[in-house]
Amino acid sequence: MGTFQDRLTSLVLKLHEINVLKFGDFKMKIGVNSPVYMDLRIIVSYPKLLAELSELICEFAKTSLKSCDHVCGVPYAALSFATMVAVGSDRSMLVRRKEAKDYGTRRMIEGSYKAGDSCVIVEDVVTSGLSILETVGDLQREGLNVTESIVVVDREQGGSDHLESQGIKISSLLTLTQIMHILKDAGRVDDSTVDKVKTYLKASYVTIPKDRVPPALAAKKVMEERLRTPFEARAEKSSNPMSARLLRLMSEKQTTLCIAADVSSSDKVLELANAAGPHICVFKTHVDALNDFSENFVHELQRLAKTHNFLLMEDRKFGDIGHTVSLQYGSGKFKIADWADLVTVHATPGPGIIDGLVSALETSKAQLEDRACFIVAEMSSKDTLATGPYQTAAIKLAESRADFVAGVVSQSSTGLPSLGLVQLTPGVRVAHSQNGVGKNGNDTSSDGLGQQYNSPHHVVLERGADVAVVGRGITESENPAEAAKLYRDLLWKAYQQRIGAN
Ligand SMILES: O=c1ccn([C@@H]2O[C@H](COP(=O)(O)O)[C@@H](O)[C@H]2O)c(=O)[nH]1
Repeated sequence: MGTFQDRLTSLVLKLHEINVLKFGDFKMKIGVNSPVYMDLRIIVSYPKLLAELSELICEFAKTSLKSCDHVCGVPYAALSFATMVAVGSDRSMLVRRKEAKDYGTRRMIEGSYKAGDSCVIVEDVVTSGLSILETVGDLQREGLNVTESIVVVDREQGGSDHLESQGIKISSLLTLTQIMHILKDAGRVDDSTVDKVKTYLKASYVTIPKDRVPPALAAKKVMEERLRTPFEARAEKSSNPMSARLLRLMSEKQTTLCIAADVSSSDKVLELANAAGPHICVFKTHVDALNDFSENFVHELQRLAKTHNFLLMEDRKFGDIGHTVSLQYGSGKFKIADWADLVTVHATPGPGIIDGLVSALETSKAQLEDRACFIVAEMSSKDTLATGPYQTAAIKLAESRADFVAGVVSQSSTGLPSLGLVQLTPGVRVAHSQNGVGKNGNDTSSDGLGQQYNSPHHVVLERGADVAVVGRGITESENPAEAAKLYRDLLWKAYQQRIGAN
């Protein structure tokens, strides 16, 4: 059978025999001419060779393949051996379409997967890295996690640099230089051909124009910056006064905790606000769930907000046309616009809903710069419809309305590029234990009514939460003040780890 290197050498010679490697003057995808061209597409007509190559890839990339959920070949050249690699390593395979279908699901990625799954790219030849980046972009748009690529041949013209700079590790079975050495040692090419290729490689480093980097990847870079940047620096970049105020408050008070006071008595809400007040940045209410709402209650809540320095959020999740929402926000029994610093809205009605809220402020006691909304982009409940393309569209709406949007309610930072937008993430709870507050872990659980929970550590570090919403994890504990402090500490520690402060 021979050593791995012997088998690789033998494969190169066989590839040369079937004309995979051509020498001459070839026009490349990226517009520069090359004295050597490799056409691995024809390997499909040589099943034994295809199997040999796939086996070598499986061995070479054993560790990466073992730990990923899927492999995806870059269309179309790599599809044959990506399929063989998937079978050989017992991994699921995904196929990226080059064009979306105009019927049926319109999916760009075929196969069975879910957001958060990891995927390794398989490619035949890398020159600039652009084809791999395009595939990574489409996979990432679907929420897949792609950080590695396996290529048969690296032409050493900048592809690996470009991929690494976008956070994609590249492992290549062969380089063009290695191939030339093998061919020369076997007497298949002469010195002048080797020299020509050498000179060409030195002179032909290929760059990728910025506008060709797929938007999803460019956005990912900004997203990573967003997660690394401390709140006070993000406040400087914010175009919305309330998001800047919230980011500063979190930084100064050293808390990212929002308590969800989902109880039905005003006294209980006020009791919670007073107990948790020193530990929170936002106090979130559902006043339509109160049996005894009154103006006095609102005054008392505002007084506590001032005393303990937190913002009030009414989680009304408005979802109607602008005119109706304007009435619901500014009028009626609750007069939300008068007292809630922040409100939540659904994105379904489109930008008219934001206009509706803004118009209500014209007749309310509040100033525009003291009020803002959060758009619900993605929900925490099981099988939610607010996810994927809906989430993308909701974030786009949020970005386009910095005049009144301070952030988004979301379960992940996918597609959230702006440094100023605040991500508020509900569905947070530590594993239960005797005193109602468990230890830091990644446990997830649910409440039997569709709510899904993640740990504080997980939502901050894995999902990008800025503000984390904790309801029953605190309200149902024996000592809400103590529980609030514990959640605050866990969340703050995770945030500090995220920005590299500890
Ligand atoms: O996607 C969403 C949006 C909002 N919520 C709200 O957050 C709290 C969660 O309370 P827990 O007791 O911690 O489950 C609640 O007020 C919801 O209305 C959400 O859960 N998910």
